[in-house]
Amino acid sequence: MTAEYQSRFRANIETILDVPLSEWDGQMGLAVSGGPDSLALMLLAHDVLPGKFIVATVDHQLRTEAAAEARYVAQICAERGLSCDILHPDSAITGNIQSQARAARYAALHRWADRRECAWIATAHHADDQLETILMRLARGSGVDGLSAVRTQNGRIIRPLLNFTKAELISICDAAGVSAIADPSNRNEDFDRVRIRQWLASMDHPLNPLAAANSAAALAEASAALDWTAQRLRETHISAQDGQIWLDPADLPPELLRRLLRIALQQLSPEFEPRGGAITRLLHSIKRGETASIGDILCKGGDKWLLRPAPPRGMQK
Ligand SMILES: Nc1ncnc2c1ncn2[C@@H]1O[C@H](COP(=O)(O)OP(=O)(O)OP(=O)(O)O)[C@@H](O)[C@H]1O
Repeated sequence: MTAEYQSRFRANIETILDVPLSEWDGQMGLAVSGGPDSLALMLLAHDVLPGKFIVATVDHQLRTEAAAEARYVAQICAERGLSCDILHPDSAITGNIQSQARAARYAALHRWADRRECAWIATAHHADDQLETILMRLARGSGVDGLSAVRTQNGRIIRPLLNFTKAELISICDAAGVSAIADPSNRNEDFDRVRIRQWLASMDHPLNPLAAANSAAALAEASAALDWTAQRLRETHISAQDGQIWLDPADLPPELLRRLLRIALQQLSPEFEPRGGAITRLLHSIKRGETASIGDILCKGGDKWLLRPAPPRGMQK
């Protein structure tokens, strides 16, 4: 392990926690799958955060080898005197396996962090993940938020390896003599990410993942700045009366209007998480002065836009 890796990791953690590590007396939970990325995360933490972290690995119970893989992670930890808990989803995973497994994994990790009093859960997303994510999102027409890719922090989840490349993380495992588990889904070409990864690997002049990670970080800052501005515009452009909301669209740049519309929708329906495409369609309709519905909300265009709960079906005029 090089001193540069250790100091980069330390700086990342201190930036995220916003406190020098010497003054931090919390406990961090590490999510370790047994792949090279998260084993490197564990090795970095072993050097930089001694006594300040614990490890969990999730056995999704989807493959027969998964139980042995979880035990392997626990064994690598035990060899270094580290505690590792093996977690399971609280119910069987069905349907869209990848997204259900992800949801079950994060739920299990959050329950574990509560139980074991971890303020933070660190995952091993890295710069190559950022490059792949940006390319996938470009191909889907994402805007500023989507192109920000994976965020350094999302609630309790933190990602302190976004400025490390996959090659660097593999070199950390190699230097420690730790072999990683190969995830078979990484070869499944049904997944966009796998096809993009293969295409990137086939390039004669590879793209620089660290440059992509910098772009993602810049876009994440731009996205936060737009949210900040939209929250301030809320006071002057959104008003509520009798369970209805009025939004004044006058002179607002389209990106701020889009964010204010989302804020207004969530003011009426706090759990509502409309997708970007649905908001775009709604904006087109209301800008033309039409009435359109989204979720359980009816929106009417005009000089000021009116948003209110949609009447029950059968009663709509
Ligand atoms: N089975 C697991 N047990 C513990 N941690 C895991 C497990 N699988 C993934 N992780 C954590 O999540 C990180 C990202 O893993 P991966 O890229 O496979 O996730 P994903 O399915 O793309 O979902 P997401 O990016 O939303 O987390 C890993 O580096 C690791 O920290």
